[in-house]
Amino acid sequence: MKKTIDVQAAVAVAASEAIAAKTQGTFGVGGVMLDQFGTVLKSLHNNVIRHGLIFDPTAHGERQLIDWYYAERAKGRELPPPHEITIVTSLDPCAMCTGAILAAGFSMVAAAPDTKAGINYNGSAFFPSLPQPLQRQAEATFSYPAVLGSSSYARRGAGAAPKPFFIGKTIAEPTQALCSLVFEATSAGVMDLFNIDPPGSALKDPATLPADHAIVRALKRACPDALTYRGTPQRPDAGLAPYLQQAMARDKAQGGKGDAVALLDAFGNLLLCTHGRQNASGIRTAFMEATRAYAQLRYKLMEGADAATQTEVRQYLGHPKDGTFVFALGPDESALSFMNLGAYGSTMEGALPESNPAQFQYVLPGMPEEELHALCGRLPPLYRNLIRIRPQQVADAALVAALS
Ligand SMILES: Nc1ccnc(=O)[nH]1
Repeated sequence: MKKTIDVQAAVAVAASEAIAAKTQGTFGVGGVMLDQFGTVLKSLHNNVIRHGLIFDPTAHGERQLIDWYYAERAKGRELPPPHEITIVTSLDPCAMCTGAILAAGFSMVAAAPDTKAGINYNGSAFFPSLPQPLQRQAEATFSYPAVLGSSSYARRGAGAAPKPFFIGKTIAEPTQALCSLVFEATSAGVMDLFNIDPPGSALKDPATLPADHAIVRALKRACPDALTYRGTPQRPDAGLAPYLQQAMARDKAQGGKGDAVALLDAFGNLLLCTHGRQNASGIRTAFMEATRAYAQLRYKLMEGADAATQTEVRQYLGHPKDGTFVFALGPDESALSFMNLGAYGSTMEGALPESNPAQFQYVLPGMPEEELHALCGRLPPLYRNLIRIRPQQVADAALVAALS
């Protein structure tokens, strides 16, 4: 086999992407995708923040590389199968990206650790956060190369051996330090941007706006059904069933299992309802579509707008923290479901409001509640201790019956 690249060289490319990400004001993380010969197919960086606004909470480097891979294949480009492809990332993947990488079946090489959100947060390369079969898969495909040196950045190699095409299999200490420092320089500041929206008590009801208001028109463009259902806040009822059923049918028509998610605001208004798009990309679940659609709706209304307009948008379209995500199908033990839990965490990036403990609800359970809560209790510290992800079943029996 023709060997063409050192781990060090690939990490250096990821590190320079990470610097570009910091320059943009988003999480300082970058990544590259390599084929089975070590050829760089694509390099890119985190895009969660643009122009100081949340652009896409799912736009982590690794997740974008995977969607890029599926998009290229959909365009007809011949790319090797996922098991021959390696993602090299400047920072240990979060829960979302871990689920996405495992669902797609890529190999992964990580440089700097992330002790809060990284799947290898404890450094063991043992992955206790993952459901059992996924632990085995990660142990066989996730590599943490040795960093040679004597500073705090030095480490022994852990996890799987990097693919044989890599010539040198270690990371230089300054490059590893760069990956860590660039991320650490951005992390707190970016997380703060997820917590500057008005509190639930200061939000305004978009259903009171005239139909030709820019916010209402944007909502309707994102989802024609927006504002046509309103339930009791935090208590979705059977009135939501037809919307979820329609999205489930669309998901099934694409070969899915009926993956559908609705987002309700703090007043109980339906804002949008999405289905999976796995024919476009294997990782485009309904939740990924929902959280992206809502973030981009807010972004488009605020980007380049004056301060008064931005304030108005934030009042009528609050952070999803103060709303309710309603999943037709609850979390299960699959990699895509793990990705969704992580993406939920990446949407929140901070504690949920105490006034809204049931922000994450599902209609039909995907696993017994106790097992689900145990799974959430094993997630890396950010998800377990700060966000405290705790999905619960909707209270309304008629909604459950309607989807059963
Ligand atoms: N591992 C990562 C954490 C945060 N953002 C990213 O793009 N990647």
